[in-house]
Amino acid sequence: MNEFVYNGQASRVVFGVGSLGYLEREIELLSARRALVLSTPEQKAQAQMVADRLGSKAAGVFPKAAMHVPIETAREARDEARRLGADCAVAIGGGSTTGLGKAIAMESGLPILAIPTTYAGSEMTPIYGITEDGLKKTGKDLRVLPRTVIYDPELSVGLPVGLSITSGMNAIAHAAEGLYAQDGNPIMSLMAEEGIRALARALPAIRRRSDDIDARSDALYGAWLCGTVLGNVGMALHHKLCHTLGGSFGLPHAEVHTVVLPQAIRFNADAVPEAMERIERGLGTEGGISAAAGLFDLARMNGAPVSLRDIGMKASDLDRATEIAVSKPYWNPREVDVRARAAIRQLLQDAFEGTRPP
Ligand SMILES: NC(=O)C1=CN([C@@H]2O[C@H](COP(=O)(O)OP(=O)(O)OC[C@H]3O[C@@H](n4cnc5c(N)ncnc54)[C@H](O)[C@@H]3O)[C@@H](O)[C@H]2O)C=CC1
Ligand SMILES: O=C(O)/C=C\C(=O)CC(=O)O
Repeated sequence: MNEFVYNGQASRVVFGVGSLGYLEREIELLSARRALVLSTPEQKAQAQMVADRLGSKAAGVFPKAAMHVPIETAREARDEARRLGADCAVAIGGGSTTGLGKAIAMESGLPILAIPTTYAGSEMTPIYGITEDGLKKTGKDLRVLPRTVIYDPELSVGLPVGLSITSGMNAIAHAAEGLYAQDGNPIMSLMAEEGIRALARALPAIRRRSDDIDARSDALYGAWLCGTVLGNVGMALHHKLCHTLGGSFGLPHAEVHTVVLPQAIRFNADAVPEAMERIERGLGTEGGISAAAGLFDLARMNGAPVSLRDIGMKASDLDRATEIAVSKPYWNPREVDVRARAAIRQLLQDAFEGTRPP
């Protein structure tokens, strides 16, 4: 076994159907007295339900979280937390709401309790993102890692099937890239393979019956594992492409991950055969279908988009996307620099057309 460094990150996870019932206890364990409850406008009712449950321990509800954390929203939420005398924030929702919690924690040091209702995995990472003047800035800071995470599968039952599948693919992407990260380690590889296995089992079951609580539990368990991998090791080409396509061309986050993942995995496959074996074992396609094709099939067979064209990309933007992706690349096992321009352009063309990898 190669040498490695493993940094455990301190967060407390409470998992299980009905675990929202432990919310008050968990707030007390944070030594907090008044929580500001955060959500998107679409999940305001869920946030209000959480606030009602907390009674006098709720400072208020701030239902204005938005994708990619606009700086104006972050400032307004910070002011509101201060005005209401909140000493912790409860973020109920997906990566956008957790991201807003992180923006508050960055400045104020307020502890965040996250209640994830998608599979994006942000609750397990110290990665933050804030958008100012149309530019998204991301970074890592341990202050933003939620102190407590409550995973209650009942709260994710309302996540529409389409978003459940693409969000699950977003989680799988964290695990897949964690398997070949420069700073990867055997513990994260175990989690990554198991995370892919749980989601590959859960997504078809959710497609069949969106209120299948066992499948919703499996999916959240997978999201937890995959998010932990993202939080502990570096991202590579796939995430760079998604951040380019999402940040500079406005494509929707989970969908873009779903479309790009099979193509990015195909690009890297020859450089990292062990990672491919683990992905195939997780998907249950070992010995038959390649990791890249298995990921493509998982998305397509569950009704998710597989082409950039179908999620709003313009063919005329592919050249510019290639330039951005190769100009400041993340570390990747197969080198990505200006000499790889033609191969990256072809990758994006395949993603644009939705070509099934061999
Ligand atoms: N910092 C990190 O480690 C990570 C950050 N992200 C960030 O998170 C954002 C994307 O997060 P997502 O979770 O994909 O989407 P999201 O948080 O934007 O949610 C998408 C929509 O689904 C709704 N929704 C969520 N859960 C629901 C439920 N159970 N029932 C009904 N509706 C529900 C939301 O209210 C929203 O309208 C991006 O900005 C991305 O950059 C994503 C992954 C990791
Ligand atoms: O692309 C992802 O799913 C992972 C990380 C981010 O989205 C980073 C962020 O913008 O918060």
